[in-house]
Amino acid sequence: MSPAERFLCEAIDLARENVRKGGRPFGAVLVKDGAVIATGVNEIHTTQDPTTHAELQAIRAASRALGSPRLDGCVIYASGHPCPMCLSAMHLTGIREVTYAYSNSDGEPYGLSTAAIYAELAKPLAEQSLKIAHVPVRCEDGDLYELWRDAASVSLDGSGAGRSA
Ligand SMILES: Nc1ccnc(=O)[nH]1
Repeated sequence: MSPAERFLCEAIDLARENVRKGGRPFGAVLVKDGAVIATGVNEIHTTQDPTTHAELQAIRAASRALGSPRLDGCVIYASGHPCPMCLSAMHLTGIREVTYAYSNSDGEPYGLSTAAIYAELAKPLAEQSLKIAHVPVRCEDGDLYELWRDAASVSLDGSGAGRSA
């Protein structure tokens, strides 16, 4: 069994255990330099928080463990195809690689596919079902982003390092 297959089996084992505990069948393992540094399972059934997907929970745990919101060089092994929310979180943290075992097609008959969201996001914004409006209001007390830039300038090197979105 390849290292990737081993980590995927670990993610699937976590997902299986989560199902036994009343949760959804999703697990994730986060690996850095060949070692597992964090794991996660889908916790929506206990948290009532719709963002507690397995991959996000692993990212949260890894960020806590490393004391940083940057997870460059880390790889995620997920039991199921990551949803767009989790994929975005990977982009935000610098994770450049994810491998999954169960596809959206595998999940479709069970209501476990996020393919519909991917299809929606592939459309131009104006054609998506979620209404997104830009109202460029500027309130009093100065510009919000200038406030941030000026606050950033008090950091030691003035680079604003680590403050990217
Ligand atoms: N890939 C996933 C889809 C849905 N929920 C999860 O936790 N993970």
